[in-house]
Amino acid sequence: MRRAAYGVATHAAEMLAGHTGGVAGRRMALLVGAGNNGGDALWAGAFLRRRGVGVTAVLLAPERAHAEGLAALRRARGRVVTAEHAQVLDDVDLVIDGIVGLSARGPLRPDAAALVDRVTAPVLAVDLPSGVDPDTGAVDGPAVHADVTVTFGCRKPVHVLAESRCGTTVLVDIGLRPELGEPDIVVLDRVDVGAEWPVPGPRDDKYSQGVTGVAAGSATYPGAAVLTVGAAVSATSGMVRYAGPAGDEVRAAWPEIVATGSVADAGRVQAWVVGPGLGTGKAGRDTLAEVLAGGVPTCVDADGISLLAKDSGLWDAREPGVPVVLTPHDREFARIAEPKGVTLGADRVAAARELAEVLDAVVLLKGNTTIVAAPDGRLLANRSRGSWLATAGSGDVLSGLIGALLASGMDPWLAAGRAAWLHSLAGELAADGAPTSASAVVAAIRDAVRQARLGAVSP
Ligand SMILES: NC(=O)C1=CN([C@@H]2O[C@H](COP(=O)(O)OP(=O)(O)OC[C@H]3O[C@@H](n4cnc5c(N)ncnc54)[C@H](OP(=O)(O)O)[C@@H]3O)[C@@H](O)[C@H]2O)[C@@H](O)CC1
Ligand SMILES: [K+]
Repeated sequence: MRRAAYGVATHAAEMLAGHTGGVAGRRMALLVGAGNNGGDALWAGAFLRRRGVGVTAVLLAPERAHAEGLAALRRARGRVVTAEHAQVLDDVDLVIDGIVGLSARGPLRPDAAALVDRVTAPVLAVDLPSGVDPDTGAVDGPAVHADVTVTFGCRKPVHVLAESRCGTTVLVDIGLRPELGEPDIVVLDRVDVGAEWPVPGPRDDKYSQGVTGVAAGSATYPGAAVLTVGAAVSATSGMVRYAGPAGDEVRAAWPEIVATGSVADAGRVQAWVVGPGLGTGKAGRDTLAEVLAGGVPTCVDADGISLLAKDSGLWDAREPGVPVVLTPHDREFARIAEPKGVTLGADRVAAARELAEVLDAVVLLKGNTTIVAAPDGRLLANRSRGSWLATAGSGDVLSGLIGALLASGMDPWLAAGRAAWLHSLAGELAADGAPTSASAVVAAIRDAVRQARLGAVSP
């Protein structure tokens, strides 16, 4: 614990120096709960006293505060008060949140919430911002908003799923590694994506790498088809077929594709993307039914999701065991989940996992942190790199990427996760610090693949 607390103290001193220009003589408050998280804060306070910081501990449960930590702070001549003396928070340069850590459940209780409400100084959270669920990042009531979160050994789900609550997460090594076990939620990194991105080998041709079919777009929305196809064309070297009414527009933008008017005429594909700009009328419904009956892995996006929500009989067209990836944003999620009794509340991870299980489909729930849940319970989270991708047509690009990876034969859960990761990098490259567009994101896909594959060995 002292090692953990020393890490907290070091980063607290950095924060003080960063925004007040010094450490000695500055004032700081510790919010101390009943567990070891409070112990970390008390020990950190003791270390900071030795650097000349004025430290006041505010105890939420005075009789249960961590005894050794409290003794250490008292020895270092720190002040100790109860929660009735919340006014000390008005005049400090930094607050350390040691209310609760990994054993916390639910939002802050009223006494803790009242203290937190009074805080105006920058906040360093020990292990996690109190009130945020450690496993899911859910915030279901009062919770701390941290500027910096100092955690130990490894990042936990909360640090990925509630990034905006944690602020900058800093990792302190306290030599715990083997005890930490396997994470519940996978976070992909560059190598996970780059090393597995499908690239052609010496014996490959345009068919052997997987043909992606795109059934998207309509007379009203030809652009969705152009973007989805463009992403699939740019993602891998496999061939792309287009089926739908926007053939002229798609061919004009992407001469390498083969376009037909209908799914029935499209020829063989190894995966379908269906839905972007499809419309929710009869023509769209028929297209979706035909695709689902095709017996190949399918990514259903946008209008495809709305159609499935409206008419759950459409699922009957699907061959059992054939993978489906759904890519809803919140409103689409609600549309398709509510009839199944699944609600999207504060716990997005649980909702995605439940829907994936109920529908026997991979569910990619879009958001600042995108969650990908597999029907067998596997979970993956992908943090966004800024919000540049919140632009029209961005989802069409993502579904094209997923389609191309599905066609290559990749596990559908990983295909969705890797596509989301690459989409996010392409968005960042396209934006380069200024607003961007979905077309520019398509144009950045190759650069994103290149960056992801840096150092990867070609087959
Ligand atoms: N493990 C290790 O090796 C290491 C662990 N370390 C540290 O220990 C931390 C884990 O400590 P922990 O297990 O003692 O529990 P912790 O999270 O401090 O709080 C539990 C207390 O909070 C209370 N409480 C619960 N919910 C609440 C709510 N919503 N609102 C308000 N209060 C609530 C609950 O009280 P009760 O229900 O009993 O009233 C209970 O007593 C970990 O995060 C890290 O900081 C480091 O030192 C490194 C080594
Ligand atoms: K905390």
